[in-house]
Amino acid sequence: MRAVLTAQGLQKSFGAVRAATDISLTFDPDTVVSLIGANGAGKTTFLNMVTGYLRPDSGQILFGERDIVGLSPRQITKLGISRSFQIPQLFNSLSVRENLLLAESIAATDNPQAATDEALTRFELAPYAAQKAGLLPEGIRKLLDVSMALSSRSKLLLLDEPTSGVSADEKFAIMDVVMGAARIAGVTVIFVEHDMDIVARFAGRVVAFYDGGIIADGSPDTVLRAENVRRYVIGEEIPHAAA
Ligand SMILES: Nc1ncnc2c1ncn2[C@@H]1O[C@H](COP(=O)(O)OP(=O)(O)OP(=O)(O)O)[C@@H](O)[C@H]1O
Repeated sequence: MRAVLTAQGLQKSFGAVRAATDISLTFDPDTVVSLIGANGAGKTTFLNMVTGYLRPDSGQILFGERDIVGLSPRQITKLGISRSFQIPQLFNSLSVRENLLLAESIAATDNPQAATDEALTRFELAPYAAQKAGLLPEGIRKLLDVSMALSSRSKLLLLDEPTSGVSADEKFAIMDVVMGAARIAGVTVIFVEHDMDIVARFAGRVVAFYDGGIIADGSPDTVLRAENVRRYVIGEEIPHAAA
């Protein structure tokens, strides 16, 4: 199976801060991978390097077989990597339908009207179609943001904290819709998440970051139980073993 994305030996420093220290990761097609880690661990830096917002100091990023280091965010989106941000990037004065139409038009979809109708249905946004994006509840704004990211018919979808700012009782419903749509679209999903219940429920694989490096990588069951993850990511008080 050919990897969708391969990062090899990525390094990135900001002055004395080492935000990525030799990150090597491979992502297979049709997988859902969660990136976890405390604040400042390097998760967003990784997403920023993959999407062209940051250039690694060294290392290689292959999308399929193409090296994408040095390409602009726009070029990378065109190749098939799309992204949603922690704070949804919406046109607040436009309606939900108009936001989607714009995204479909920018993505040069053959029939933007039909694609918009399909997205409204798939993301359960039809009841909000005429509402201005700026007036929507946060959970619906997140759904609209992801639906716009998917308009570019991407192969890889990166989500930065898709449930942040969403109320606890809405989180699972939002993720159900997002993951259902991602499955139908056949995209690989990498999502950054701080809520471990969401990680355990939706990720097939979990990568734990700490201090710019990776401290665990595997099934949610294994990673979320690992002692260093419980200590450094989840923040549990674990007594050190006696020497
Ligand atoms: N543009 C920047 N300039 C300077 N330092 C930066 C920059 N971007 C990130 N950093 C630093 O790099 C380190 C990693 O940050 P990063 O945002 O990748 O962490 P994170 O795991 O995404 O954290 P969070 O969960 O808070 O979003 C932090 O120490 C951060 O302060």
